[in-house]
Amino acid sequence: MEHEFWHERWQKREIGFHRLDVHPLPTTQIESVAKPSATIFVPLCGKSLDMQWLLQQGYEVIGIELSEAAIQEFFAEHSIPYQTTQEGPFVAYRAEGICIYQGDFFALTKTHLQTVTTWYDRAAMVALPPAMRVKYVSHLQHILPPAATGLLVMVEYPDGYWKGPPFAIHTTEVLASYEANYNIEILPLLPGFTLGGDANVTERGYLLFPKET
Ligand SMILES: C[S@@+](CC[C@H](N)C(=O)[O-])C[C@H]1O[C@@H](n2cnc3c(N)ncnc32)[C@H](O)[C@@H]1O
Repeated sequence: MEHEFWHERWQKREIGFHRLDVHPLPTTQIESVAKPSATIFVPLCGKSLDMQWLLQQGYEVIGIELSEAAIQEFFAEHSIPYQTTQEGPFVAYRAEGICIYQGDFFALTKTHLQTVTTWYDRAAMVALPPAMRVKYVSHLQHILPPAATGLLVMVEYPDGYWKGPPFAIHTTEVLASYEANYNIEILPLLPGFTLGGDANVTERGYLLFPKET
């Protein structure tokens, strides 16, 4: 999706993807992939409550998000004082334990993520149409430190059921995207919050461990 699409979602408050609670997968699975006080990268982070929860657990968080509104709402809603600095193509919003870069994910470099040990993708890969997510997966693997582990949440629904986003991403695509570099543990299906808790829409988590470190 183009940048304007997402800016419009935030401007029109069409942000049904934003959960009002913490996702159950990080609460049950983060310790499977992240050591205490690890630095967790949250791509396409929105204003996810999961970031606040990760901070509360003692993790460091690095996020990337196009929408300035989303980032400002995140800090305001959690009453977190922050400072901003212009850093190349990004505005970096920094507070204790967290840095959210406002700008385009595809402009991030290895330097931005050099302290990252784990990434958490919820509603990031599934937000992108097929051609763009091939680029997303490729850029992500290029900029992440090779030893980083991953926790992914994917959305599943029957072919043709919904036009997306969110796009359905089944296990075959997760394997095709990541299995060259990662051993992948496939978690059981969860009832989907996505699309208003529609029973035809489910979610599945994946744990990714690098094959070579
Ligand atoms: C479906 S939302 C998910 C947000 C968050 N992960 C969550 O769970 O609530 C996708 C987010 O990605 C952001 N986004 C889309 N394309 C982006 C890009 N190229 N770079 C940075 N952020 C992007 C959008 O503004 C939007 O907030």
